Amino acid sequence: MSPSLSDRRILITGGTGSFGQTMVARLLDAGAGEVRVLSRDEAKQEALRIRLRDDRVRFYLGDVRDLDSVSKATRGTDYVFHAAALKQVPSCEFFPLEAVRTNVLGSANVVDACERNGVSALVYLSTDKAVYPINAMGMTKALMEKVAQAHARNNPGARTRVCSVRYGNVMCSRGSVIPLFIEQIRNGMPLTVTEPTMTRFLMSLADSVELVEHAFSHGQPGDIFIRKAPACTIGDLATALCNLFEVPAKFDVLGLRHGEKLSETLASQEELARAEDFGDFLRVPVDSRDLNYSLYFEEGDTSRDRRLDYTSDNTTRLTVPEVMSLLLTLPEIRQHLDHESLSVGRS
Ligand SMILES: O=c1ccn([C@@H]2O[C@H](COP(=O)(O)OP(=O)(O)O[C@H]3O[C@H](CO)[C@@H](O)[C@H](O)[C@H]3O)[C@@H](O)[C@H]2O)c(=O)[nH]1
Repeated sequence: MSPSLSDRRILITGGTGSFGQTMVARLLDAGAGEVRVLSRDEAKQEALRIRLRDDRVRFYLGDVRDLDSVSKATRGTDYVFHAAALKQVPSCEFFPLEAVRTNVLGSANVVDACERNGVSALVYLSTDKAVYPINAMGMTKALMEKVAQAHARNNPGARTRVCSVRYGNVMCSRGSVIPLFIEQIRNGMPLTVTEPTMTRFLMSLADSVELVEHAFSHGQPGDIFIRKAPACTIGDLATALCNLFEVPAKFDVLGLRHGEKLSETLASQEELARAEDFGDFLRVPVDSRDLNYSLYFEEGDTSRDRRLDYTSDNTTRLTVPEVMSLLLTLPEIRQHLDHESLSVGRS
């Protein structure tokens, strides 16, 4: 990962989450001088402290909603990765203002604290749900991306270079559907499938970290980096897991949850028209025209592009055997399967 990390101080907000923990380990391996974790839950911090046992890791209790706590954690750092967020679609539907406080105002606090403290690079973690958002989680993440872009556009001499990354569902992340389905399989229950034809992008935790590293190394102020990914239907995902665990595929079809879409969009056609293609990644630069309306009138955007949005319906669609192969590449799935075969061996 460049720029160089040796002897650098890096802060990860939400550092005890699935992404955060992976990133902490990567940064330590890459020779970071100090890795700070800012999060709200002292028990999760203690568990991570015990697991890592590395005195380069420092823990800050606090909340991104509180500028003072972000400011203290940010002081003296070189780089910040902002992963703290309210991420569950259904709960944000019931408490949208909580999502505004954490995902929008909290993210604004993070960029303010970085700018005040002279942090040189900041990466915001966003989601496909921020494109054409229909739920509070996606809407607040879309606004978070706008906060990053506005910071870049309004502050040409900014001390902090801020960019965002956007990706789809991370397989096996905490609280997501794959661990839930595995739990149901273990308990001999039918899988609670919301809608079998619904599609989602599939990404590994390692892919998400790689995208963040790419943004960190190559991002210009206000850029959004998007990870391309294959997708599958939730029915095929559930079938693939049942096949791997060698149980019959039995589903309880529940119907869509609050705020859910049948498919997700990673990049809109307007963004694709401006995007630069890096193979596995897309870079969408900020629209840097200024707020001078007379100029807009004379210099509006006349480019036309009729390409389609990039969605979980029109990306590469994985079949059940392909989903099984992909799942088998994940350490979490292999651990579960090893554990399963050990228990069968014992019984
Ligand atoms: O009991 C369940 C729960 C979920 N699903 C479906 O499984 C898919 C994935 O659900 P889940 O793992 O809960 O993820 P999402 O609601 O898609 O949201 C996740 O993926 C986003 C990226 O799209 C992240 O931004 C969010 O933080 C993360 O929670 C969806 O189609 C759900 O309808 C089921 O079929 N049965």
